[in-house]
Amino acid sequence: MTYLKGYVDHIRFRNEDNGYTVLSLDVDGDEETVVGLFPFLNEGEYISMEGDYVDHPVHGPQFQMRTYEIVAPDDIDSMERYLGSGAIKGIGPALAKRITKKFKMDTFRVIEEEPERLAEVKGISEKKARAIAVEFSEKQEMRQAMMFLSGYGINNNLAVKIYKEYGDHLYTIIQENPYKMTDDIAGVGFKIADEIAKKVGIGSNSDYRIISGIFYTLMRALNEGHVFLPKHILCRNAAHILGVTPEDIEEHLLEMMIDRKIVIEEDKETRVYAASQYHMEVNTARMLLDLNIHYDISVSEVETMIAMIEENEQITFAEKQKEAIHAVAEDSIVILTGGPGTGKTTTINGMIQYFEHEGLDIRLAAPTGRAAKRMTEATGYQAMTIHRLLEINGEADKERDLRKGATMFERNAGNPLETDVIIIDEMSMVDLYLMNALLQAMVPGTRLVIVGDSNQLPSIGAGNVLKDMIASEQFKVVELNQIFRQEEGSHIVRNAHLIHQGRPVELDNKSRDFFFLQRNNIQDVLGVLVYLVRDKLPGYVHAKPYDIQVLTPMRKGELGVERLNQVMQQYLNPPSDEKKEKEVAFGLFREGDKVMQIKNNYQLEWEMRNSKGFTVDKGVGVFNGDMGIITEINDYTEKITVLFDETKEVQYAYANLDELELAYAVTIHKSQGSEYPAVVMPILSGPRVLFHRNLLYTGVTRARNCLTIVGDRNMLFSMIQNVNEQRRYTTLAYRLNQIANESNEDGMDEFGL
Ligand SMILES: Nc1ncnc2c1ncn2[C@@H]1O[C@H](COP(=O)(O)OP(=O)(O)OP(=O)(O)O)[C@@H](O)[C@H]1O
Repeated sequence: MTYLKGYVDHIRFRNEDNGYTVLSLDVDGDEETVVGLFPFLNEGEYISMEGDYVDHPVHGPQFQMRTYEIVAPDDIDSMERYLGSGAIKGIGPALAKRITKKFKMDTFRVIEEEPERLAEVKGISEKKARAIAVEFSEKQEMRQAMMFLSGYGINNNLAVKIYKEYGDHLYTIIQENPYKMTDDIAGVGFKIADEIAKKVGIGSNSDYRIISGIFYTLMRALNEGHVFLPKHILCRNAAHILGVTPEDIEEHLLEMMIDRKIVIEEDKETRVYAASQYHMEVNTARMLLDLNIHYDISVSEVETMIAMIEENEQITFAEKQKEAIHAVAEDSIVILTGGPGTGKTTTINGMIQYFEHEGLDIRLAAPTGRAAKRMTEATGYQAMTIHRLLEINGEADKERDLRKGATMFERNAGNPLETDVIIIDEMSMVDLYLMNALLQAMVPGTRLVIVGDSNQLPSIGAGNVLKDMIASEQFKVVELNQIFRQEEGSHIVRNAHLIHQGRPVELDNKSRDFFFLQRNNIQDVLGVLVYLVRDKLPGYVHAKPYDIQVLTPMRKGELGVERLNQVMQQYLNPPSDEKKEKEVAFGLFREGDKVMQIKNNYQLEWEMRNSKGFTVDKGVGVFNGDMGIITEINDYTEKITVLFDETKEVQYAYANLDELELAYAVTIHKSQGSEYPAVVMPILSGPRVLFHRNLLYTGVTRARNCLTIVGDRNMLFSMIQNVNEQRRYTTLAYRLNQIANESNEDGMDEFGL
């Protein structure tokens, strides 16, 4: 054990999560490298340590700290050094010299006790003197607060946020109601607050705990897609999470309603909403109804236009396709829906020509980058993601946003989109949150064309916007039902429609694009999957193995995403001396791996470079379901670089790797809105709640050129018969009708009826 004392000259590296730091220490003019956990240390501080000298194989000799203490500088030089180090805003080396020259050994006492005297020094006004004193004492307070918070296992990053939010009050908040942090601080959820509460000794029946737990239960439901929960389910789930009785939960609901944290609505069932969700739904419904305007236009003129478009395109539109073009001429909100190959894109092209002819300005968007790219290719018109259309600014944090209603888009009610028409494709993937944001950026008079397949699974995020809008019967809906692609010989399309109708698919393998391979056990299924993806299909569909997607209903189990990814990684991207690896909780990432972002990150930065490596575009936002390839793992910078869509480069700090997952296999749910040249689906066995018709339909329709199902025929047929999809708790359709009826009644009132 050795003792060492000196000034922190330079902090070379710090892991902000655990405080691990590498620093240069000035020991009487000699530089020493010191490593250890120093979460709260600043440059310019004077420390005294116990530790050992070790010889690091790469970095050479260094001092490994065991314990340390920040000691108040006790000589004039040290004080000058600390003040001039940049630790105190507004004081540089020259000023530090003047201050210490004036007050000598008394310097720190003067700053703390008689700060006004600082103004005696040349260059310090009275105002600046006060600012220096505040900064000086804040530094001390902050360090003290961090020490206190670390006692509850709170890391440095979070501690800074807590300190900045609460200042001195943090001690009372932590000790009396740590759950308050879940409202105020992004990154503190119920789980973290509950851990702290347990350490503080707050009982499991505390009111704060129960209220926070109820809110947490609603937020969990939100993550599963529900906008509200029926009261009895909320009470049951929250009671389970909190380890109390459903009666304990029910008792607190009224109070939460009075505090406007939740909204309770009595209807056939009693519904409980987080207040933010309730208002979002109401606003969405209102804005939709306000936008929905009917125009009286000449039908024959539109007919003439359609004939002209048909002539231009050398196409004869089906009746429904014509109806859709009439619809967009007459109504400012139109929903165009239909299964695969029913001519939706062709109809969009017809609509675009109509709008262009009318001299209207058109914007195209889709919920994912992939869908936007496909839309661009199919229409020849530049399409973008809805996030980009709304000019995401990357400043706000989503969680906090949802609660506080701030906006994270440059385009909003105060700065709406300036266009005449917005066409959104793949609408089934748009959740309530995004729809609400889009509508806020639209002014009445703007037309909205919504295109999608309402039989796809609902959005990953909460809500069921497309289906609810259709169910409300408040908008013009055109459903395309003639299948064109089938006539071109696609069995994928034909079978998708059979699945949708609940009829058995043809499994005779006489098709060129739809195959079924009966395999009866997991090992055989796995063997075939690897063979298909690695060896057989790339040649068949003229694609790389990475373009062939394994889709599975489940996350867990031998044929779930997690296990399949490990197996596929082993075969498609095996270990190699040239490829760096990074261990993570589930296993490891390797350079060359196919990965997926698994949550929306509105702040993550991306860059696009040209072939010479120059940045040509950059922005923020990487979203749930985006797929890419790991191009670099760098242990020195502790970052992984991922290339998304072959163009966008994103860097992930090691601390954020939980946002990434291997993506050789993904759940069918996550594959929504994407299309792949070839899809392979293991369907062998699994829980009935997952193996339902819509899931199969969504999986099958993801395949563009080739689909292979491997597994059990009986399971496949029972999946087609199983329509018991889990209910999504949303009330947008109800809300639309409710608001529409209210305004009709208001209208009648005006006429005295
Ligand atoms: N009226 C029509 N007459 C002849 N062929 C048509 C017609 N409408 C569409 N098609 C053809 O049918 C095929 C599928 O059409 P389209 O791509 O527009 O459908 P979609 O609904 O967008 O399909 P998906 O969602 O699967 O991409 C295309 O090859 C298209 O050229």
